[in-house]
Amino acid sequence: MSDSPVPDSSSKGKFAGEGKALTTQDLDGHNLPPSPAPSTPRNGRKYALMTELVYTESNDQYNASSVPIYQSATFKQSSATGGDQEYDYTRSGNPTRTHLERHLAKIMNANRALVVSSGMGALDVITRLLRPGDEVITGDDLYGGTNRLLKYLSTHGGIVVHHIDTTHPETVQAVVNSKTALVLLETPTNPLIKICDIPAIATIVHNVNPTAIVAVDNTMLSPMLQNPLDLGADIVYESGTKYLSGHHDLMAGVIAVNDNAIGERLFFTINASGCGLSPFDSWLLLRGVKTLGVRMEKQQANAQRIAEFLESHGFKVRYPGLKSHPQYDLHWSMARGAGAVLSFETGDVHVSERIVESARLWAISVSFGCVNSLISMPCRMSHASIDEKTRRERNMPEDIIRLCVGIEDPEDLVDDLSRALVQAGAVNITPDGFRALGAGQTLGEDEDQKPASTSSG
Ligand SMILES: Cc1ncc(COP(=O)(O)O)c(C=O)c1O
Ligand SMILES: N[C@@H](CCSC[C@H](N)C(=O)O)C(=O)O
Repeated sequence: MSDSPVPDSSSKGKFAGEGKALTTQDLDGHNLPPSPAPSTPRNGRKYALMTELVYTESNDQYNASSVPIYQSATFKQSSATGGDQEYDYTRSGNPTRTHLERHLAKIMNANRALVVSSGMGALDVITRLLRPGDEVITGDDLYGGTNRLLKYLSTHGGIVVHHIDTTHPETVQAVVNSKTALVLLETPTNPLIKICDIPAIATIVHNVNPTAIVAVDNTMLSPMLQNPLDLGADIVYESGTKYLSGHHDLMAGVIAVNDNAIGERLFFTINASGCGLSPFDSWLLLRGVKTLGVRMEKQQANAQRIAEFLESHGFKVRYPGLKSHPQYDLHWSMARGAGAVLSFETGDVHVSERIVESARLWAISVSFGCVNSLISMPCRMSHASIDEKTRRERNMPEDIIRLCVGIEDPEDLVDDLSRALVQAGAVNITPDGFRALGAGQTLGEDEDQKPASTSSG
């Protein structure tokens, strides 16, 4: 079994179980998406990832099966100098949080993981590595909150931010220089589901500037499906609010690194600023992570079903589980699954609004990665903080609908979506069923194939 991220044909038909073959169909009999490249257990792992998710070693005095919540702000010390005890104050460290961090480091193939109060908190901690005059290179399709924080840093923090089309490594090559301190990638991007070549970009960046940090936001896939540190990234971070926790009952952010010096600098900021995850939320996240594998398996199979359903009815669907995705091969060279977020267009913003508002089972909500399915219009919701002019410059379709697929029965999801499409007037009814209005356009035919222009700010 190779350690290479590139899947070989023998890995097809397996889920992200590091070499453990699973069936090619889910429990509902639907075909699972193409499969993961197994990798050798490492970084302290004894077992396959599915097993490691649930397997935690605890040194609890009562051998509690569930790691206890140490709901204490401070800890009694044995002497005035504190002695050699591990904990003095929860902002600096807490046993429940430490347990979660060690568990996540194992799962993320990292030497160290740190947990903070939200995904944006994680990015904030990472950007505190920057100094005025530093340059950041990032994508032109990014989560709205990420764009907002970077805009703030460029306006008030003396940081130069280049938004470029990071789906083309040569555009990174053209911009990277000795002032580049951070290259920030999402792959797949939220919400246009574009793919960035992490190994190619990391090589380009480190060749030009070995001190530049390549950070990957892995929120859209989770460590179950992609390990950016194994692909050349220096930092991986995620919103734990999404797949890792899986139930929309907490906010959290995770940062993982292999370089201990970077880890220490990140920990300094977390302790100094006080954004470490609370003991209770650490416990909740630990609980959520245990079911990440089974949730992801089901969510992914459902997402594939929905993506195929929409595409077969003529909609332009963005999902890396579909062969029509223009970067399908690149995605599968890095990832072990397609995730459960997809987007599609209708060609008419009012039709899209009507679809979203006609759905019943699909809740109108931001966020994703949860057990229940969500529907949203990114330009009006998750990405509304990006102004309309910038959205236009970055080719973000106003009518785009994002679907975040949960673990429900897939036929209920299809039925509800079909009803919403018909009710919204998004389809032509034909003797054979229905077809999207304005059908016929495929992803490969549009602007996604061309590098977009560079913009700063
Ligand atoms: C891709 C991505 N990264 C980061 C975040 C920020 O995470 P949080 O909401 O936990 O702050 C989000 C969503 O909020 C996201 O979609
Ligand atoms: N009002 C919030 C919107 C959060 S969007 C959450 C998530 N990342 C998503 O993509 O749905 C804000 O302005 O940050």
